[in-house]
Amino acid sequence: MTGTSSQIDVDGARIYAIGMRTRFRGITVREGMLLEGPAGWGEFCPFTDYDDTTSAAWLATAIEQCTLGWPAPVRDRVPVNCTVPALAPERAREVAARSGCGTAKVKVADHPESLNEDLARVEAVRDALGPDGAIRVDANGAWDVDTAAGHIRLLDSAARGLEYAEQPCRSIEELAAVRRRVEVRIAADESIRRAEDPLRVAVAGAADIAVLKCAPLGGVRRSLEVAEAAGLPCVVSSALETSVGLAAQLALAGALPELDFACGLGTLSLLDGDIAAGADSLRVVDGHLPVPRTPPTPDPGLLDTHALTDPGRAAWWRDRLDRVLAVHGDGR
Ligand SMILES: O=C(O)CCC(=O)c1ccccc1C(=O)O
Ligand SMILES: [Mg+2]
Repeated sequence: MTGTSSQIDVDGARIYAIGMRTRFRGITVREGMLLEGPAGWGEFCPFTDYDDTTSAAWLATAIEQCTLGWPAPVRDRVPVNCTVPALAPERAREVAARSGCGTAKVKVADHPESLNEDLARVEAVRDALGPDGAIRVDANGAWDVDTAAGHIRLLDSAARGLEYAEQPCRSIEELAAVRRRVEVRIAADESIRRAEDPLRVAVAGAADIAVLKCAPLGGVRRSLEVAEAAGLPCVVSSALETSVGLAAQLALAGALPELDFACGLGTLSLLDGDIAAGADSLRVVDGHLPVPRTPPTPDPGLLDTHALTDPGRAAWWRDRLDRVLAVHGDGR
């Protein structure tokens, strides 16, 4: 059951462009579309370099949200990590200290010579969180096996204990090899993008933890199936959505039968604005985010404030939506 695209208001879709406070994943402006259906609004925001087939899963997530809504949650709030981009130590310390979160995810391996900066960054974050905080690092697949084994050990000492290392290398085989060589737990993120992937990860012994993002997996229901297939503790992590799309990720985090780790969903603070207002805006309070029961409604004023105005970019997004709807194809 995925809902059908014939129920969404394609002509009424709104396009936004919101600046990033710090460059993240090479992105300085986040763009996406908001779609309305009978159950509310959904967000379609695949990164601009993604092809139409990859983007179809993101569309399925938006369609699920605005036509069906989500399965009932088993918890009403979710602990989240603060996300520390590849910043200088002083700024990293500030981000962690101000977040109110007991867990921080620190981006590392931003460039090939980053080791000393990475070590200084995790030290600064430990300083901010104190001894009871949890620190995880994310290398986004940047290292080979030897580099990963060496750097993870050094980062583990500098952090005075890492909770886990996320996607140290690109392939599942490399993750498995690193996992055999270090004591630190390994989390798979980019290795889990399609429904077939989690089983491969588990079978290969490649990870201790599965990072799930409902947008690339095709929705909350689909992600819950993936979690079951993985048979690993799961962490839900954002794709830098506004509160409309974050709500789906929180619905997933809220519905997972077990949740042993903080989720990477405190990312609204990386954006220079939101599309939802008031209680609908998913800002972190006391290190937690609420699990919404229904999709947030965009604020009309904020839709105008953040409207993507460049006619060429707007046409590109409308065209993209048409193409991806055709790929998604459910009898529309
Ligand atoms: O998990 C988090 O703390 C924030 C989300 C995040 O890091 C992320 C956001 C967009 C694209 C990729 C990633 C990633 O986990 O690598
Ligand atoms: Mg990651």
